[in-house]
Amino acid sequence: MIKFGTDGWRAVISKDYTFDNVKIVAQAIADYIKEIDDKRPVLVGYDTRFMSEEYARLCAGVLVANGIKTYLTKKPTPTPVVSFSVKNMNLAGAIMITASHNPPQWNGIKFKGDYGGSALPSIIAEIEKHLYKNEVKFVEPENSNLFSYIDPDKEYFEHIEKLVDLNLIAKSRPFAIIDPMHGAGVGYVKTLLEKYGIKHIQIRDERNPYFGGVNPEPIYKNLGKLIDAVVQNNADIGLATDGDADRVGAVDEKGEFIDSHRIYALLLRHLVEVKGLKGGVVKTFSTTNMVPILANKYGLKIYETPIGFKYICELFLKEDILIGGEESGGIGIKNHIPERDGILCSLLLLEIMAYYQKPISQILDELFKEIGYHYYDRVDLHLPNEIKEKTLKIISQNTEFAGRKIKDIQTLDGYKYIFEDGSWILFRASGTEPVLRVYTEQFTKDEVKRLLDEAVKFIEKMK
Ligand SMILES: O=P(O)(O)OC[C@H]1O[C@H](O)[C@H](O)[C@@H](O)[C@@H]1O
Repeated sequence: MIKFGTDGWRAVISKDYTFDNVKIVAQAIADYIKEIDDKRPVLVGYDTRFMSEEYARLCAGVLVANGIKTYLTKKPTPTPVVSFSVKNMNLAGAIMITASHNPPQWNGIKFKGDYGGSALPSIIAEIEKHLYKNEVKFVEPENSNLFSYIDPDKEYFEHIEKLVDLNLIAKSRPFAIIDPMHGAGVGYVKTLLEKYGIKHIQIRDERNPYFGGVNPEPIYKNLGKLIDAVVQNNADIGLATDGDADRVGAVDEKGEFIDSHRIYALLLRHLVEVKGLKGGVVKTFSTTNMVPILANKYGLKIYETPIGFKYICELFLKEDILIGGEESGGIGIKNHIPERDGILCSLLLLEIMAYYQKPISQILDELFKEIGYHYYDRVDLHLPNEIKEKTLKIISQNTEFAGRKIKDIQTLDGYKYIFEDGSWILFRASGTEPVLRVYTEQFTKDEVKRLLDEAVKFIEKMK
């Protein structure tokens, strides 16, 4: 049974992610587009996963068989480039073949709306309604005059050059290690650094459907190679993007991981204090308290949403939003698309270093001195569904946890305990992977570790 999750449909290759099911989803998307009577073309893009180009071709074949003019990217292309192209080329939408950061055996389909961002919950509901309704139509795309290949990179790069001061970065002469984690981001940050003569080394840039044995998610446990490369080469920063390059992760000049919360806080401060921009600030339920602290300081309106960039995207479309981001490393910025962009965020981190002319660890330390030290980590626990449900039920009734009094339990998405000092721990079932996530933000590293250890012990007892 095909079911859309936090972001589109994801499934294990061969098990449920089969040619037939990919075509069924593509047919539902084609039916949705025909129903809203959108005569504009659709773009299909894909990442570097196993056979992604073939699944993309199948989707293109279904779209043209349904009379929809279709473009297919010539090579693996990041999600933000696909989303940007939808808006830039005034298309009806895009299909992106990707399972983003999931393990190698997964693939997926994301749908992007004509505004250039994640399909809103209402669009997903419409597409889901069309699943299995009509018989799948298919023609070999190359045989249809509605079909053509495109390379949308040039226009994307031109746009990014307007958003980032690459000349300022070049003048500050940084040395960056770029890590696309074998994903669709290969060559993107690199192209711009090369153009401006900025010193860099790109690692993990060959196609490897196994992603070298780690998931292409730019979090600490998967960035060992980047950390080593930064330290061995005495680089100033390491910049990683996930499997489809909409997320960002970073490593400082000492080889310390900089998580998404810290990146978000740095970007928010930079956009307001240095670039002089204003607008609403959006964070998901699992994102750092540093964001509201900064937003309050600048007098900016703060919005909190459930997990999923689609909720942030919705706000970008309705309100004047400066920045929206999430724990998973997806951050979107004003004057671009209502979409996360790991390439843009990587370049903005270089711009921040160039502006302050200081090591990134020092810039971060100064920020912490201003708004308080914040530490964060997450564990993902593989649990059978019954245990997951049982755990969440018991979690919802606790009044104390790990010897600390719970001041409030918030339930926007999962169960979040707010402790008396404002720090928190969140228990939530993932919508993209069969795991229970436990996230916490505390004022010391030790307390983060202690709480996560306690959470694991607590959940172990449910088994
Ligand atoms: O925690 P999950 O439900 O697995 O979601 C984690 C992430 O999955 C996808 O990448 C979504 O696009 C993100 O918006 C979300 O943050």
